[in-house]
Amino acid sequence: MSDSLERLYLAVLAARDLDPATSRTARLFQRGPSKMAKKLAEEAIEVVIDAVNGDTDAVIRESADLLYNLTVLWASAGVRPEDVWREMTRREDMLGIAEKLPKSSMKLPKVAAPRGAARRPIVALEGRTARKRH
Ligand SMILES: N=c1c2ncn([C@@H]3O[C@H](COP(=O)(O)OP(=O)(O)OP(=O)(O)O)[C@@H](O)[C@H]3O)c2ncn1[C@@H]1O[C@H](COP(=O)(O)O)[C@@H](O)[C@H]1O
Repeated sequence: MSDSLERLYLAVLAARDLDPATSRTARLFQRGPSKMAKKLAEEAIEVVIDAVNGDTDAVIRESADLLYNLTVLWASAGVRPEDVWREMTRREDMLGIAEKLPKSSMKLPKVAAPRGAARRPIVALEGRTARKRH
């Protein structure tokens, strides 16, 4: 998937300076980050609505629109796909798929390890600030 996103990101960069009358991407750049953010939010809501309605095909279509609008916003914000992949790898290396602590308490829920499986040590995240520490 990252290859597709990287190709799309390069296409978005290439379209940025095209004629806004014929290029949606150029039009989004002309209208600026707030319009990009609005479109991204709209697409996210469309994905949510289609998922709740169980419309799998629509979720696929709207997810592609969401990822397009996300790459446009990345380009506008000076974020490259590899910046995001690096952060995802950092989190995976640090804690596997980092779990957020339940807000209610720092106690971790008692989860019975699968029979015979060696328990993976669960490292408590203090909360959102833990992610920010570089
Ligand atoms: N990957 C995409 C892509 N995905 C979705 N979209 C457009 O984004 C819109 C998202 O759906 P919306 O319902 O929000 O759009 P809409 O209903 O037309 O309403 P408005 O956005 O006009 O308000 C659709 O109209 C899609 O055509 C895309 N437009 C362009 N690209 C790629 O971006 C590159 C540059 O293309 P241009 O922007 O056409 O130069 C090319 O590689 C394109 O393939």
